[in-house]
Amino acid sequence: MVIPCKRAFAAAPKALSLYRSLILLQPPSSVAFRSITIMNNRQSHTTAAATDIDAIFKQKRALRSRVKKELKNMDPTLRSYEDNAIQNVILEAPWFKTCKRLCAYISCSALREVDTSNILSEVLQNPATGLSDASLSVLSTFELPCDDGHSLTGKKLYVPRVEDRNRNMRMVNISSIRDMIANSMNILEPAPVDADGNEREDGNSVVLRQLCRASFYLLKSEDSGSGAISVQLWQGQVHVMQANDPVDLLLLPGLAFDKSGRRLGRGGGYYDTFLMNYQELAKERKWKQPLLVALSYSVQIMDDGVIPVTPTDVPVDALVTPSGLIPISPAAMERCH
Ligand SMILES: Nc1nc2c(c(=O)[nH]1)N(C=O)[C@@H](CNc1ccc(C(=O)N[C@@H](CCC(=O)O)C(=O)O)cc1)CN2
Ligand SMILES: Nc1ncnc2c1ncn2[C@@H]1O[C@H](COP(=O)(O)OP(=O)(O)OP(=O)(O)O)[C@@H](O)[C@H]1O
Repeated sequence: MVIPCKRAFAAAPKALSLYRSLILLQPPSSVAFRSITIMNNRQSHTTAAATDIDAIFKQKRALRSRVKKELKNMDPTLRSYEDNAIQNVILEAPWFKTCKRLCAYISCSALREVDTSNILSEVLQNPATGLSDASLSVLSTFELPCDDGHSLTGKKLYVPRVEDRNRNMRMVNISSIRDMIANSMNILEPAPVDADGNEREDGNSVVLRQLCRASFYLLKSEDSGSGAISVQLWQGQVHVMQANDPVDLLLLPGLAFDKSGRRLGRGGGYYDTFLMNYQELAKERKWKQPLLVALSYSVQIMDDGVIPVTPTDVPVDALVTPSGLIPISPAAMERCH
């Protein structure tokens, strides 16, 4: 087991709030003439911070290229061995067996991502009943788990769908692989209508409005019937996901990871934005936060300090590698022993 690096977890929220305040705290238009010196100081700090951030993004791009090359050169036999080993670790894990709702990516071989097909097949072959948590808790009095630890009620599976090029990604519930079509990036994702021809989207939403600081709006909408939950940032409406109940587990892709929970994605910001929105929603609804588990080939695990981080990067709770699980956060230590 790896000793957790508390620094990545302790530092991230602080850095995030500093970054947010840089974006959100704009001087009011009625600012007095006297305060111009202070404003200039603030502007020079902002410029310095922007330069630092640019340098970090450059480092991220360099690391992405390096890892992509290594993945391209990976021996196919080793890749296949690692794909199976990683998926078997997950399929055998108690935190996977007991989870009721999970988000997982549909692996793309052209992107040389860790394969998730065995996991997806397993979940889709053993679907959830569609009953709510409340009904399940009544039924659970009569329900016995199978010998292998699987719940008889199965799992609900959510997979990502990119909504636009502006970091908006939604997790959509699927019950069949027939529900998928290839998107413009050649990644399979849920079609706008399901296999039975039914629209996935829900219509009328009640809007709960929350004003966060000057000129920044976070709007949440929900439809209690369908469970559609959405978050609107600025002008664009973003559906986070359709769920009345919390997700317990997220299986994450990425290009590079380290044992303190750092994760380097493909540079779209889709996962970090989704995770931030979902975590905020879970906090508001007093839901338990889901376990964030990244799947990593051996060559994708970096030494500490190699992965550059920016304030919006969300750390993962655990890594699954071909040699097993590496729990990182206190939540992972608690759930994954
Ligand atoms: N399987 C899978 N599904 C996913 C993601 C993912 O990483 N993997 N995403 C995670 O966000 C979202 C889609 N985002 C993506 C972002 C970039 C690329 C991509 O092909 N990037 C190229 C570089 C493109 C460029 O630099 O212009 C690459 O990585 O080689 C693919 C998906 C949602 N679905
Ligand atoms: N929560 C967020 N709010 C605003 N901007 C964000 C957020 N998360 C990421 N971004 C922006 O998205 C862009 C890509 O970020 P970054 O390079 O960290 O993505 P990544 O981690 O590689 O991708 P992903 O999260 O999709 O795996 C950056 O411009 C970053 O500032």
